[in-house]
Amino acid sequence: MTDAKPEIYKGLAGVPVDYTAISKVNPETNSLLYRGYPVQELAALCSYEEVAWLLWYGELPTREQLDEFTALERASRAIAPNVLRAIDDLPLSTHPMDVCRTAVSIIGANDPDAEDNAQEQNLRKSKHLFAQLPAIVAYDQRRRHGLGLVEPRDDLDYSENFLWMTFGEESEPVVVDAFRTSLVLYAEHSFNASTFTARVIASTLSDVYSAVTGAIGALKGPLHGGANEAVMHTFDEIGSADRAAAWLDEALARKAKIMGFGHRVYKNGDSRVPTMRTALESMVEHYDRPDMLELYDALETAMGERKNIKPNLDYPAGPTYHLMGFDTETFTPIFVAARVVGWTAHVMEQLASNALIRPLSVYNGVDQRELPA
Ligand SMILES: CC(=O)SCCNC(=O)CCNC(=O)[C@H](O)C(C)(C)COP(=O)(O)OP(=O)(O)OC[C@H]1O[C@@H](n2cnc3c(N)ncnc32)[C@H](O)[C@@H]1OP(=O)(O)O
Ligand SMILES: O=C([O-])CC(=O)C(=O)O
Repeated sequence: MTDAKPEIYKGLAGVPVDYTAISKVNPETNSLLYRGYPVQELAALCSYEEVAWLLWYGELPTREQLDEFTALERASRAIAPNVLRAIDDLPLSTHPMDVCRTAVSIIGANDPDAEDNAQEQNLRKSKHLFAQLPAIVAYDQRRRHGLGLVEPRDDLDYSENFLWMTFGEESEPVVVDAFRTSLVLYAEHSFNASTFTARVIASTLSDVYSAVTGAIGALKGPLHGGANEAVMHTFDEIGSADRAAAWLDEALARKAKIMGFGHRVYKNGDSRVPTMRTALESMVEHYDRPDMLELYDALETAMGERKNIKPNLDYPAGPTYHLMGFDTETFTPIFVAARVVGWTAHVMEQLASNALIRPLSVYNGVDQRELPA
């Protein structure tokens, strides 16, 4: 008798595990659709608030719906005192992703209806987390510089207010636009590792806050969202464009993964990179930092020549956030604030047609044996 070995798909690579109507990642056409709309067009024409509504509800908001939603978002930005106290109690050395994770946990603990998984409740929770995360991310960056909380301003939209609460001054429209573009591009990307984590948690009929908390943990890793920070560390290490090729040769020789390059789904380039690169170019021009783009191009070219591996979204996003004045450790928390939309949309989609996510494993340990006498 032959033992037929089941095929194992390490990392679930290439395995479709469910349907989704939220976004379509198409590596063949190098495109990304949110609810059918090309992400590049949404980035060019829509506010981040409109894109969030689209991802949650499946359609762009009417004027009236958008007005109501933006008014609610502006009224929900203040962080609860116990969330603020908890952040203050964390050591300054705490990784900002751990600060986000902790804050989301407490926001959940404050919600008396946290366990109610009715769609209306989950939409309410999604909007609440959406409105709260900028204050958490901004305040954590400030406290690391010994600065206090900046109160939100309800005359500013989501992106303007995020920058206001981080830097305590109004940002130029060109900066706001580059930032908003990054949020739209980061908002959703089908069954990536953090979204899948959120769906696994939701599939047990746990709650939205638990799903988001778990997703933050998954996003933190450098093979996923943590790569945008790692890109900046790479740039710091290389220093200038003329050193990029030699740095890369040395890194590849020791089999290092080059952060910000490669992707599980896209093998011929990430659909979002050209739009984000344009945003980076606008920041390079605004802050007069051509050296940043020279280094960006030098490393991309060297990686293309040596490995034919293309940049992913984290590659242009990292230096863009750096030029805006964000600390490197704040980059992945910004990704959290953007991706919370995708995560929550997926939690609701999972719950709407739920099946517990529980794959099989193939045991390859020792055979059954007896305990020593
Ligand atoms: C927003 C996001 O989350 S996008 C992803 C952000 N993550 C990163 O930028 C981290 C760096 N990139 C990587 O580690 C990988 O490209 C991943 C994890 C994103 C995708 O990996 P996978 O689909 O599992 O591909 P895998 O790691 O098997 O790579 C295939 C081959 O390309 C190589 N490769 C892929 N990416 C890289 C990279 N960034 N640097 C060096 N080599 C790479 C691998 O070493 C492997 O080579 P081998 O066949 O000789 O062993
Ligand atoms: O899709 C992925 O695997 C990773 C990614 O690009 C994202 O989450 O935006």
